[in-house]
Amino acid sequence: MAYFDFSGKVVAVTGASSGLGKQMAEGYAQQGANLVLLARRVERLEASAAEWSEKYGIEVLPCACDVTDEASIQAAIDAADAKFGHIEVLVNSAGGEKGTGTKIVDFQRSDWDFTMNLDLTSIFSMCKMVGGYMQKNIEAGKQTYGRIINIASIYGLVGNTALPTCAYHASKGAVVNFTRAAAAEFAPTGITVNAICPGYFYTELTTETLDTEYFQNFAKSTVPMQRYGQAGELCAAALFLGAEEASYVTGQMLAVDGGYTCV
Ligand SMILES: NC(=O)C1=CN([C@@H]2O[C@H](COP(=O)(O)OP(=O)(O)OC[C@H]3O[C@@H](n4cnc5c(N)ncnc54)[C@H](O)[C@@H]3O)[C@@H](O)[C@H]2O)C=CC1
Ligand SMILES: C[C@H](CCC(=O)O)[C@H]1CC[C@H]2[C@@H]3[C@H](O)C[C@@H]4CC(=O)CC[C@]4(C)[C@H]3C[C@H](O)[C@]12C
Repeated sequence: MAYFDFSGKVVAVTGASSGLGKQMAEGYAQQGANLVLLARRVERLEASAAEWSEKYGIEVLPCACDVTDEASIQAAIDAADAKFGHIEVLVNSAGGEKGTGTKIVDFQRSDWDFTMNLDLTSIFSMCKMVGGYMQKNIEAGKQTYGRIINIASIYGLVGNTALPTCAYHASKGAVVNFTRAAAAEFAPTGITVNAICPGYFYTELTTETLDTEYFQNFAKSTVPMQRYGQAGELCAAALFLGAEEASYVTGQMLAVDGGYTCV
């Protein structure tokens, strides 16, 4: 049996225009998966689609999608259905926040609502709509299994002493337990639901902060491996949880954090 062969399978990734979503999407492409790339900045997706389809010999559908808008999600599912007719793996990586650095007593309700809507409610909508699509396809014999991977955070498992960011912690903590609830519900259908909790990773948005002396010292004393995650280091976790062979793993949180949450 050849493990982790994604050829002929379809992997949909939200937030695929940058950062961790883009890295994980390329990881699946390297294993032969066809891709549905979802994000608002479609021109970035089109560039990746052109590059990866040539480089890896796969089919890629770049698709504009706002994960906070259910009509936009439905349009993306319809486009994926028209092109491929099935989606085996969904990676919910789109995310962001407002209000970081503000203490609870001064935290704006609008920043709270923005963060919960983008980081939590969007994951509910994606799981409901793409999970529902997977389920119907399995019942109709159009695909044999489904994998949903929610990108939470170490900040969904523990607090932090680096800065106040209550809405982000609350949303990611809720993603963690939503993942368990969804896993239990989908368990009889052949669809697994798991979460990855990344630690401190270099992306285009974090590089400037992570490279400051202050944060490097903070990471040295809080991350047992004494370094940040590098591009590609999430891919092994995403490939494992997305694989057909990971069929008995559901409702789990996989921290990829250099040991941050083990101490
Ligand atoms: N970079 C890190 O070290 C860590 C990141 N995370 C999580 O990983 C995920 C990806 O983050 P990064 O790659 O670092 O940041 P990023 O900003 O590069 O990626 C987030 C992506 O989500 C997209 N996005 C934002 N709002 C959207 C919307 N309404 N609809 C569709 N797409 C939308 C952005 O355009 C972007 O492509 C997020 O959920 C983040 O919370 C978790 C732990 C650590
Ligand atoms: C501690 C930094 C702020 C320092 C300051 O200005 O006082 C944070 C600024 C950006 C944060 C990172 C970013 O939000 C992306 C990841 C989100 C996570 O889920 C946790 C790890 C991050 C790398 C996060 C880490 C810190 O909170 C910041 C570098």
